[in-house]
Amino acid sequence: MTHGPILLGVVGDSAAGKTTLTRGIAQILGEANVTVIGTDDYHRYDRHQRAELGLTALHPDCNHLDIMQPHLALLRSGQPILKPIYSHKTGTFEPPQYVKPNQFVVVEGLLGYSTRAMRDCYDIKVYLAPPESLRETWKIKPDTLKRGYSEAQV
Ligand SMILES: Nc1ncnc2c1ncn2[C@@H]1O[C@H](COP(=O)(O)OP(=O)(O)O)[C@@H](O)[C@H]1O
Ligand SMILES: O=C(COP(=O)(O)O)[C@H](O)[C@H](O)COP(=O)(O)O
Repeated sequence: MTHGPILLGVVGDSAAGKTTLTRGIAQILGEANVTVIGTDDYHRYDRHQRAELGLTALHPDCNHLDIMQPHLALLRSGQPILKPIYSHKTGTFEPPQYVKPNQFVVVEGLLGYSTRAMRDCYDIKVYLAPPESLRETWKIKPDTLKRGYSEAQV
């Protein structure tokens, strides 16, 4: 019997450890067998616009959930998507990328379980919720080293 791609969800707040866990999963399964989809790419507004609107990226309105949902369904059925790209380095969007699902697809991000239709796409769902004090500590390093924030801004 043939089976389409296996979809794994890794969802949780910023700095909950999603990227770290996803990298480990990809190493174990073999990088060539895994397609990683970061749902930060589905942000609706860039960093500057979010600041102007007074919204954080965790707000559902700040994300194209309506686009994310059919994309998950396409990947689940083995079909390619034209995925948006959000750059954490610049806080802006880049040209979209053609992405084909490998044997395993890991979907990691903030709001990957927002609707029933999205949740139904996954074979395995993980939700990461480390203690808040630990998450705050974990948030400082990537935001100051890779995203251009000062420690005070984080
Ligand atoms: N399981 C873990 N053990 C130790 N440190 C961790 C762990 N998970 C994450 N971290 C630390 O927290 C930081 C943020 O983790 P990351 O995986 O980038 O979170 P997310 O992708 O959810 O934003 C990492 O750079 C790392 O320093
Ligand atoms: O909440 C998150 C997700 O972080 P993570 O990827 O750690 O879960 C970020 O604040 C937004 O994606 C905006 O990114 P930026 O702050 O770079 O504009």
